[in-house]
Amino acid sequence: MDIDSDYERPNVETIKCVVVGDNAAGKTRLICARACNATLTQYQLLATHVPTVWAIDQYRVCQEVLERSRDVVDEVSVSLRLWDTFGDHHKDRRFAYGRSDVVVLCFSLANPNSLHHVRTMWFPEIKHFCPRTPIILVGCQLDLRYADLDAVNRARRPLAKPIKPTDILHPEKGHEVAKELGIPYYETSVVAQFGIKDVFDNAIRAALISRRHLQFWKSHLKKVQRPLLQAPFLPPRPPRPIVSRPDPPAVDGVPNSLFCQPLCADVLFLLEGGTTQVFAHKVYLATSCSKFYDIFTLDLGMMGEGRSKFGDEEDCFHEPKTSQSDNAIPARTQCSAGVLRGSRIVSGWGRGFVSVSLENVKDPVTGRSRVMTVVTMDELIQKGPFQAVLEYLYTGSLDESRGDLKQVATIAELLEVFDLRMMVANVLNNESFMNQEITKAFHVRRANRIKECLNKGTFADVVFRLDDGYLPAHKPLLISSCDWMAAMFRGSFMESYTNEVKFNFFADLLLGIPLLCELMEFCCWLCQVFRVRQMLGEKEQCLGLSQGSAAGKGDWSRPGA
Ligand SMILES: Nc1nc2c(ncn2[C@@H]2O[C@H](COP(=O)(O)OP(=O)(O)OP(=O)(O)O)[C@@H](O)[C@H]2O)c(=O)[nH]1
Repeated sequence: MDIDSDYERPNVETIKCVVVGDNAAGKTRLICARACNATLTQYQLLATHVPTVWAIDQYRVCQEVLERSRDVVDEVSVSLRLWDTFGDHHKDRRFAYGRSDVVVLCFSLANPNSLHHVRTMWFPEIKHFCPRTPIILVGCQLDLRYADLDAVNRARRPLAKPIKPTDILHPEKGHEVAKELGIPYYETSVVAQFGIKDVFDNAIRAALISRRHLQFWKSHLKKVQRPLLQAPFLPPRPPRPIVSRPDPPAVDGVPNSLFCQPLCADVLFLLEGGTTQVFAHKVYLATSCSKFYDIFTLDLGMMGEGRSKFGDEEDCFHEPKTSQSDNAIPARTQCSAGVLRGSRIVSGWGRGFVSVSLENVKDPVTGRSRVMTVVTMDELIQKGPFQAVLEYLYTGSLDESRGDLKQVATIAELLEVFDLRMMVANVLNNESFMNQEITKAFHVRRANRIKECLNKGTFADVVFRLDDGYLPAHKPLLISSCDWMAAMFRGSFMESYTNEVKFNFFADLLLGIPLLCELMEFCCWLCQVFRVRQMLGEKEQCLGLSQGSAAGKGDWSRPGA
């Protein structure tokens, strides 16, 4: 078939579309993608740029090209003739512009200069040679916006100027220029095969509308629409991020490991006159020691209100810095920033405690400053035995080889942790075999109290935002019972320092609050069971407990089951 035959077919609108733009903007590749359905990979494309002009003669010599030039847009049969041009600014393109129906003005989305030239050079040139021809602005090489530019630069020809991230143009830039010039704007990628049809279909529309104005008698043009908006590009899925997940905590090491590495700690103990700091987790301490429970549930936000049930005469509030009274908190050297809320003197609670306050404290793991409960202990309490007591409150076990067991017993007595005092007595009386029972009872009691905390949200330090509401939870418990939670809260993820976590994927899985509650309770329960099993080394006995045979001491069935 001859190129001229389309010109003779009735009701076939032949459209001359001239493609202009800077060198290497992507004109030829765009034309080839439309005219020859040429598809190349990014690396083939990058490696092969030679300044070219696609020859209009192709319509004459190549049947496929001629076939592909035919199209139907808005019920109008068209034959699209694409004219490639040189990008050199100084070259004469008047021949190409002559009798054009539409001009496609290209720039590269990876070259801000090429967009600048649209305004300063190409638009004026088009207006000069064909003032009434509609123009379509096209940002080419869209895939580079989402590409790994280092890899792209390595694949480009050795002398090609590397593309910098700052070279990449955002869609707004193209839209701004198009708006200013009053022309439609599209983006294309030959690699992603995106936008090619949009550009040429809408170029055809623009040409047909302009023709309809001049040839108003052509009734078959009446359904032609104005150029349409382009659907947004769906960027390719980025490569999977390399996430290094910290080693999962071993079940037998938790919460010991939490105790040693105070991740997500929310309470700071100041010992030995404020010179020694020990970080800990309220939920562990409060669920195994009622003194701590009472201290941590004190309302420190209610300045000057309420009185403690212990030792009224000593129970008072004072503001930071202003307190010069006898009840003043001992000077602190290591604790950062000041007291946030009222500090409360709690020495009436027993010899162990001095005061409790809410303060901004530097997190020992993340180094970020955040609000923690700060408990100042009597300066006679030594770090070593105090830590042994805390370790018992976390794990229910005692290092029986310690040399300072008597001090441990004294602190246990001050804190009213009578089980621990009994454990020490057993060790000293060479009856440590009895301690297994104590540990067992400890876990039973603690499991129930943890369940209660979960239900009430007491000491919660994170909130899960789900589709059907909010669910308070405890990072230390989650970290110690679920590798996945541990990775989220102990790693470098944002969640490790925020107080709210949005669970999109749970929502996707249609998991709402009830199911997440179940999941968390189950995690915590599992953790307790494993610990007892591991400690006693008596698998069968543990299974027996889970069927309620623990002499009615505690609820070993799965919470909420
Ligand atoms: N990644 C990517 N590269 C493209 C795309 N289109 C063109 N290129 C590359 O950009 C360079 C220029 O493409 P051409 O189509 O030859 O550019 P041109 O505007 O015709 O250039 P001149 O012929 O010099 O005027 C080549 O290396 C192409 O491989 C695209 O969509 N994506």
